[in-house]
Amino acid sequence: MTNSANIQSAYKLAVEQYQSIGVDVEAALQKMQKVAISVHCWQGDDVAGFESDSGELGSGLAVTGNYPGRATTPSELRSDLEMAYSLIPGKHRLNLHALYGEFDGPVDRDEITPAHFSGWMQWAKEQGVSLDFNPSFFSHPKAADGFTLSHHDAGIRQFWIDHGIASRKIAAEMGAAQGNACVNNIWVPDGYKDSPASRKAPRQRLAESLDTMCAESFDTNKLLDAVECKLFGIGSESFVVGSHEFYMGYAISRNKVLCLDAGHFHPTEVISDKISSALMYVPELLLHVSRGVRWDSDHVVTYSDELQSIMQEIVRGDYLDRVHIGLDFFDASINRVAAWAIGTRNTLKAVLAAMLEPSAQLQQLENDGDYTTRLALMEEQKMMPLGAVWNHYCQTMGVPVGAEWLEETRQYEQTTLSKRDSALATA
Ligand SMILES: C[C@H](O)[C@H](O)[C@@H](O)C(=O)CO
Ligand SMILES: [Mn+2]
Repeated sequence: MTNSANIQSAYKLAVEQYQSIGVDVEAALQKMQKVAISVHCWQGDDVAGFESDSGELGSGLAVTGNYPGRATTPSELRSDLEMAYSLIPGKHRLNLHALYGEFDGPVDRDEITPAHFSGWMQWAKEQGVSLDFNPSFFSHPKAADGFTLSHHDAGIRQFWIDHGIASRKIAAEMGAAQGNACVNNIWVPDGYKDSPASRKAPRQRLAESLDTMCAESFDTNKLLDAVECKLFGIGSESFVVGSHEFYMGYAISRNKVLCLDAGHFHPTEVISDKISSALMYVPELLLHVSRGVRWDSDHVVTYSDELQSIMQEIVRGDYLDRVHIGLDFFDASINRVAAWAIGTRNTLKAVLAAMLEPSAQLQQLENDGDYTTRLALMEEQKMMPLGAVWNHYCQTMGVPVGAEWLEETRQYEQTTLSKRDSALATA
């Protein structure tokens, strides 16, 4: 158990140290409380969802690992989410996929309605959590050949357009109920394993389908459409219809939110450098903070240089009200509640670190051409006592300090998660 007096005395010293470089820690902690991370539901059950006839995960998505205790019902997933939120400082959001509706019996993707998500909306209201949404254009027989909205068959395209229309209606209802915009993120797996004969035709079909799907306009205080680009996927190694150029152009020309996923570019390409460029032209960004290892492997977010750079770009550019910070990783090889806690806590640490930087001073040095001092102070910044401020923030927000969250997760594993597999085994 971390000694509370030690936390406070370390915090006091840290405040003085940050003050000495002109940083107001209390002001940063006030701003932190407004940062709501959109936590993705699909880490909790390996992107399975609750459809009665749910298919195998496919369409370029893959989860590895079989850690026991996976949630298999809405109440189990909600229980795990409540546990995870109790370990994370601040009030956050939940990012739901259409797969996670509460369906009594088979309901096809083009038949889903807000009623299938009323349980989630009620739960979210009770938890003080706002919802974001995603149509699910994968893991379905009509996505089996790797195409959906850009499929050459008009009937299949129409099915997925209808799914997208239904999803926008659900997202708009969520936004209306919660009093803030529900971000409805559109990602389709469409692409070819090998070299295509035409890149043009599927891209024309995708643009046309998206326009048809998004024809109904909604108040942007209720619904924000986002479009997510990707470089390649499993089975679409040679060509993805919804590339970065495609969706950058689509978002600019249709005034949509652009979604940048940290795992969706070349291994040496980073999204931190794209944020200020994209926000010159698109209204807002959605980020899928993730970690690709070798490829878009959706590893749990760690406290990496790129994670820090992403949050520095958002804070330095004063973009917090134009960037929706979502997470996208799914690791089934570790405790799934721990995965949420690690990834979300790390993301918040990086936001806090960016808020504790003397950005104005660094930018002045840059304007003065004093790159020596700029570099020197950026390096010294790395040794500032961020941990003491983070521990204080966790303590004041009523969540476990340091690694104490892990002990609570282990207890939850003992009392709850471990019972699931034995129950399943005897079922
Ligand atoms: C489940 C998500 O929609 C999915 O991960 C998507 O966001 C993506 O990144 C696909 O590679
Ligand atoms: Mn993503």
